[in-house]
Amino acid sequence: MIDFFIKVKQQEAQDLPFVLFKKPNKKKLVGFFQNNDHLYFAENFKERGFVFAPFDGNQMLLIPKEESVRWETKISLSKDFSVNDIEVASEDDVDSKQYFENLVRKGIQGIANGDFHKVVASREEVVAVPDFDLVTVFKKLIQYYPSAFCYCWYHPKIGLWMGATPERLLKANKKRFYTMALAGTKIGDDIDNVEWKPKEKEEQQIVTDFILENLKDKTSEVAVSSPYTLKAGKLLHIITDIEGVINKNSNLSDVVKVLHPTPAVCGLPKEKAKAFILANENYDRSYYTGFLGELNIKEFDKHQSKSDLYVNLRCMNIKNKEAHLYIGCGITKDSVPEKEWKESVNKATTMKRVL
Ligand SMILES: C=C(O[C@@H]1C=C(C(=O)O)C=C[C@H]1O)C(=O)O
Repeated sequence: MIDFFIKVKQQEAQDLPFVLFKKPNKKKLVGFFQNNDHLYFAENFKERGFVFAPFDGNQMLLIPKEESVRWETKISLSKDFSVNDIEVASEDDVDSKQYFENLVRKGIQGIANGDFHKVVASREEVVAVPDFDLVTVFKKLIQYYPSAFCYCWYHPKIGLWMGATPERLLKANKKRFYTMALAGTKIGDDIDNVEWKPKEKEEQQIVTDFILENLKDKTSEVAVSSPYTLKAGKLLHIITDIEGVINKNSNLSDVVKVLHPTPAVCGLPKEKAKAFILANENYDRSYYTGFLGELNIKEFDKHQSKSDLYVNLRCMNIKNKEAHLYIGCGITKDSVPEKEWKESVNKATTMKRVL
């Protein structure tokens, strides 16, 4: 069998769609290589393959299982790649800072006016990448972020996306499901000695409450963990695990519709926060804060099909020798614009480190 990355280079040379991905804390690297360049869509979550869905709208792209070949390889993690060793220049673009801080102020004002309770403000940052090489950058990504879902997705009619996200949207195995409420951000790497402020705790609790409340009539036997700290590169987040069973009269599609977009990436109430985002952010989120992952995939040795979807965070879109990085922050009544800006700068380093 030829080398996994030679297969990737061949697919790239033929300009055909593919996706490469590695799940959190796993060493298996998987590729779905599509046989043609059609654009396929998933419509009802009954399809099999790899989905790539945007933040807004319901056109979920699909690399169908039956139109692609699946490859896998084992990766070895090298000790040479320690995230903490790499320093990245911080953002000092005065205009972007001002624009973003104003957006945060508007968000805080919206909360004060009672329009919504939480909103996620985001921005785009562009970095020149004249010598970009997909395989080199992706290899760094999987080495630097072993605990993330790392992916590289390409379609000639859509473009190239890459990311290392800490957030799972939904894992489902027949009727059993797992999801997480993730929010609150701090720089650091000591998960045992972190003190979360009320602002961050509240921000994360909003996400947990939303998920539990909205899954109530679609699921049963729901178990919820206590909030704990998760490490994502140089950042720490608060996370609550939620699992249970999807009711007989509900399905995967119903559950995804509840979860996407969660208050962790959009806000609460969902529709009002979304309207604020669409009206006030000065760019199109496109696939950032959408979701992606395996849909109804059977593993070789098992008969059950599984879905495993992630939220598209800490990601970038490569176009015309530029990397477009996307970063957002949860805004609540206690947010401080300057601090949210700093948080967005810290989040941007996740992708900058691999460029
Ligand atoms: C929106 C992003 O992250 C989300 C927002 C977080 C926060 O506000 O603290 C934390 C994790 C994510 O749920 C992003 O990374 O772009």
